[in-house]
Amino acid sequence: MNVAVLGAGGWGTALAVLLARSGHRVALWSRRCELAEALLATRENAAYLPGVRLPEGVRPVCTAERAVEGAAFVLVAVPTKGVRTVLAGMPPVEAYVSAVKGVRFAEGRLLRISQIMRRAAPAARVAVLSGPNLALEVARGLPAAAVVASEDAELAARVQRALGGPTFRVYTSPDVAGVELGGALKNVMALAAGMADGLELGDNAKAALLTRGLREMVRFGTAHGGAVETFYGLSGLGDLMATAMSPLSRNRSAGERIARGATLADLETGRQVVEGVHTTAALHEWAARSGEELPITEAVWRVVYRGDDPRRVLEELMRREPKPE
Ligand SMILES: NC(=O)c1ccc[n+]([C@@H]2O[C@H](COP(=O)([O-])OP(=O)(O)OC[C@H]3O[C@@H](n4cnc5c(N)ncnc54)[C@H](O)[C@@H]3O)[C@@H](O)[C@H]2O)c1
Ligand SMILES: O=P(O)(O)OC[C@H](O)CO
Repeated sequence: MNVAVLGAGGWGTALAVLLARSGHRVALWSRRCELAEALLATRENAAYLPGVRLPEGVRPVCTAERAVEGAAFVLVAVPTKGVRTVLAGMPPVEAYVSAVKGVRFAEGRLLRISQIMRRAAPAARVAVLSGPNLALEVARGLPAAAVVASEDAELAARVQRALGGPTFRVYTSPDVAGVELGGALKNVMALAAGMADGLELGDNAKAALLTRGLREMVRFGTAHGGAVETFYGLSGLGDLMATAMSPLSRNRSAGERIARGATLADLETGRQVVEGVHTTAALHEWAARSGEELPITEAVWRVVYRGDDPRRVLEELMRREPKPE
C-alpha cells in the first residue's frame, strides 16, 4: 500500500517506521525541506526518535503533491495548531486519518480534528487514530495497541490492516467523537498528574486526581457525542495511564516542570509540542461560554495561564462542596 504521513515529528516518524516495517511504501512529509533532506541523508530522526533507523520503505519529502500522490490514506501527525494550514496546502486526497490529539476553540465552537478535516476536505473520507502510543516506544518496536475510529467501516478496516503487525495491535470503533475526545482530554489530566508529581503529593493523591480526571473526561466526552465505554478503552483510560505515568510523556513532564516553577514561556522554548496546554485553553474558553463545569481542567488552566500557586489550587479542589462519588 502507498501511504502518506504529514508531519515528521516524533509521532509522524514513528507511524512511518511502523508502516514501512509492515512492507508499505511511505511518503513522510515535512514542511521543512532541510529536515526532509537530513532524513534522506542520515535515515534517522535523532531529535525525536534517537536510535531509530528509518526503513528503506520510508521516503522523506517536502512537497505536498509528491507526498500524497496515490496514497490509500494520509495520516496527519502535526500539532493541532498546524492542522488547518497544512490541509489547506494539500491537493485532493482519498482519505485522511488524524493521529492528532487536540481540540480547537474557534467561532464560538469546540472543534475536533476530524471536524476540521471535513471542513478542509469535504470529499475526503475521514478516520481518527488514538491510544496509549508513546512514539519512542512504538518506533523501537515495543508492543502497543491503538484504536482507529470512523463512520466509514471500510476505511477503519483498511487502516487497521495497514498499521497492525506483530508489535502493534489495532482495534476499530465507530465512535469518532469518543476516540478523539479521549485522546485530547487525557493530555489535560496528564498535566495535572505531572503537577502532582512536581509537588511530590504521593501516589494516593495522583490516583485520586486521575480517577476524578477520568470522570471529568467521561462527563464532558459523553455530553459532546462520545460513548461512555469508549472512555474506558484504549483512547481514554488506556492513554490516560500511559501519559500520566510515563517519564516519556511531554504533557506529564510539562506539568511537573510547571509545579516546580517553569512558566508557559519556558515550555514554549521546547522543541516538541505540549498539546495539553492548548487543549486546556480551548476547554477553558468553551467552559466560560457554555457554563459547563470542568473543575480539574479549570485548576490546570489557572496554574498554567494565570500563574496561580498549584498547591493553593489543589487545596481549593479538595475543599469543593462534598458530594457522592
Ligand atoms: N509523540 C507522541 O508520542 C505522540 C503519540 C500519539 C499522538 N501524538 C500526537 O501527534 C501530534 C503530533 O505530535 P508529535 O509528537 O509528532 O509532535 P512533535 O512536536 O514531535 O512534531 C511535530 C512536527 O510537526 C511540525 N510542525 C510544528 N508546527 C507545525 C505547523 N504549525 N504546521 C506544520 N507542521 C508543524 C514540526 O516541525 C514537527 O516536525 C500531536 O497532536 C500529538 O499529541 C503524539
Ligand atoms: O508525550 P505526550 O504527552 O504528548 O503523549 C504522547 C501520546 O499521546 C501518548 O499516547
